[in-house]
Amino acid sequence: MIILVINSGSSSLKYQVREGDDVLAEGLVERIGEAEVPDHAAALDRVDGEVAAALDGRGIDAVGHRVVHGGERFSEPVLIDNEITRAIERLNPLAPLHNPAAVTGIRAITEKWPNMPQVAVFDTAFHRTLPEHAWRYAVPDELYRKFGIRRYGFHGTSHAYVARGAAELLGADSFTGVIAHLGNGASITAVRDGESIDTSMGFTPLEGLVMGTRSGDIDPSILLFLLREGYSEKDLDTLLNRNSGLKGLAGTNDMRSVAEAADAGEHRAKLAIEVASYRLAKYVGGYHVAVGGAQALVFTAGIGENAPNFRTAVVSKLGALGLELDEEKNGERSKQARVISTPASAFPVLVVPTNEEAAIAEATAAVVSGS
Ligand SMILES: Nc1ncnc2c1ncn2[C@@H]1O[C@H](COP(=O)(O)OP(=O)(O)O)[C@@H](O)[C@H]1O
Ligand SMILES: CC(=O)OP(=O)(O)O
Ligand SMILES: [Mg+2]
Repeated sequence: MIILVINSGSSSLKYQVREGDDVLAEGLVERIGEAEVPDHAAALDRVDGEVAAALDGRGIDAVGHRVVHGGERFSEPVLIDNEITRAIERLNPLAPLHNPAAVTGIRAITEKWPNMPQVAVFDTAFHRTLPEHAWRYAVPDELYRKFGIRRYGFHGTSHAYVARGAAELLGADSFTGVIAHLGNGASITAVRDGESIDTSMGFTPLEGLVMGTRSGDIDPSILLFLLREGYSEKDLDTLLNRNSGLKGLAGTNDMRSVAEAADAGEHRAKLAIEVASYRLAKYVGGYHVAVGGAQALVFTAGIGENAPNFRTAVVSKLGALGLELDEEKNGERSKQARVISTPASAFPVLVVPTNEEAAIAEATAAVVSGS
């Protein structure tokens, strides 16, 4: 079965055409919204051309979409129809950087290929196992009943895929431990016996760790204070979702540039790494407790897989847990799942590359073939 996987971001569209484990084509359309690529429909026209060239006459059998927010309704991948698309659209306000783009992608495919089976794979689905004490905020119950205000959690497709990879690497039946997905967005998940039991992103993908452009945890009173100072709702959204995190502290959201600037001795870049790694280390300690003792700490995604200095900054703050990196293994460039701690480490530290596209393609094929 040939599957087109679409990962629609706020200003980019990543795609892969897969047949099982084979990647037949892949690409990235960036800067959607600017003159050359005015919208997601234009981006898909580009993808269509590239895909047709790669497939050489063969057709796509199904399309799998990454959908970031599935609310409380979606606990597994679903075949998309108009009603499902509208349900996803109703969740747009809860993932303003992500869901609207997915909806546009779904509609653009429907227009282009009306009979194409399309499947939505939700970031939130893996976290549907969170116990109520983990997903509740300490606010009046009415807010949950009226608005669905609760912790949902994101990056679930990645956390689930990496949990399986970690169990495999450890030779365990299922994984119990802590997974740090550190990309542009970043989140950490406590996994017990293969199930998510806590996670750092909440009602929206803004809570938790320091991210590329997002603040993660802050005192909510800061918002009230800024509102009183004359900031609009839109100003606050832009401030916290687009201009904070590494970008707010160091001036750029790209960890490669932050790391270079830190190496060159720039204070604000060093500070950004300290703030981000300190926050992450505290979460690791908390989630080690949540899972009742981790089997392993796992790093994944762009930063987790490729930034050894950031991993060192995190693990060096976890001496109290008895963690110790093998700096030679940590520094190796590899695309393989591997152990990067010393034998003396209280539990292993792993790097397990994520692959959201492979997981989405697999889920899409399963839904379409009805298995
Ligand atoms: N070699 C590297 N060293 C340090 N950081 C890296 C490296 N490669 C990628 N990154 C960082 O990974 C992040 C992007 O991660 P990625 O998982 O691709 O994000 P997303 O899928 O959310 O766009 C960026 O901050 C980027 O700088
Ligand atoms: C949910 C989320 O933050 O996704 P991304 O990391 O792709 O922005
Ligand atoms: Mg990502």
